[in-house]
Amino acid sequence: MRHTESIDSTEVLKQAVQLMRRHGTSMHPVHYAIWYEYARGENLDLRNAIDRYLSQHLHLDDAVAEALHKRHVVGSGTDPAMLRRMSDSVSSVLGQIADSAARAGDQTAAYGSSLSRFQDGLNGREPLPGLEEIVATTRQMHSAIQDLQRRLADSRDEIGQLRDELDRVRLETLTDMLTGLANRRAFEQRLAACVTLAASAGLHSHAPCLLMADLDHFKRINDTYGHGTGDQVLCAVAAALKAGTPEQGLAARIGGEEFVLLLPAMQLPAARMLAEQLRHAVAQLRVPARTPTGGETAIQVTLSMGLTTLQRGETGRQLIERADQALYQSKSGGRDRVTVKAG
Ligand SMILES: Nc1nc2c(ncn2[C@@H]2O[C@H](COP(=O)(O)OP(=O)(O)OP(=O)(O)O)[C@@H](O)[C@H]2O)c(=O)[nH]1
Repeated sequence: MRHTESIDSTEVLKQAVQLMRRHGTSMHPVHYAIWYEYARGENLDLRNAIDRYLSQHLHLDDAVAEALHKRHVVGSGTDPAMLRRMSDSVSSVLGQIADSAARAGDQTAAYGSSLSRFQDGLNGREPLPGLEEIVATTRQMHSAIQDLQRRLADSRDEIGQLRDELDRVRLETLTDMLTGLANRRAFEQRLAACVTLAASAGLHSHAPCLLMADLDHFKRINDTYGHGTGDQVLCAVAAALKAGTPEQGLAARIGGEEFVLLLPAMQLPAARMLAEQLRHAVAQLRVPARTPTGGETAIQVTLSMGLTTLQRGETGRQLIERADQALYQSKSGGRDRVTVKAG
């Protein structure tokens, strides 16, 4: 399965590179991403947008490519795993070229050596007609292949950078840039995977719990200490949530001051205990800040939380809605508390 996928994506990548050459685009990773999507043919909005540009004979420069990428790749729900497959394909195609060049170099070198030995073995006798020319051509071939190998080796760094860049783009699509937690997209992907697993593997052992958490009166912090300090508070809370999330769980920031914890295969009583621990850990935080009059202070925050667990036959959306209702109850009940809604 993985093998077939990699062959398919290699083919798509080759088509993408041909398209990039034909339209004279730069070899920037973002161009790879949009032309790869174009060649794959499944992202119709992107295809139509690019076709519109081409039909008007407009050049797809880096700025246009960035805009198309943002709108139709990052913002379209495109599977970020696609970027991983593309990056693997780049390496695989270049690896194949390097292997072929190395084999051709070895064979030519071996052929050249046999010819030289044969030439040496003539010991001053009359050389065979054309032999010297064949030896010279073989040497030229060998040196051309060595040159190619050198250039491939030189570009290895660039390939590494390209891979890093693609990985960075892929990570960016799944990461909340302020706190470093997973973002909403990453959360939705994991949730979908958890719901599918629970449906296929028998609910009770695999049902995930969902904990939704929202900072209390966060606007006041922004209003009193400024947005920068508000950001520091968000980062401190994110770090506390991450530190308390079990290895198989996922902590994500899905909105301004809204976080979720997805807890696969966890029973509700254990999840409730964890929620209370996290609520306590956040309440213990002290974020240093300057008061409006220039003094020093330490900001304290609290979290309201809603906790629930997946019921048989439910969708991820239904799970989120129930967690949200539980969170709302925590807010309206006075904040700084966990409300559990079993089903
Ligand atoms: N510093 C900072 N503030 C943000 C960010 N995203 C959203 N906010 C702020 O979060 C605040 C949310 O305010 P509200 O929705 O009124 O909620 P609240 O003040 O926490 O009140 P309750 O939720 O009812 O307890 C607003 O002031 C937003 O500007 C961010 O990335 N950084």
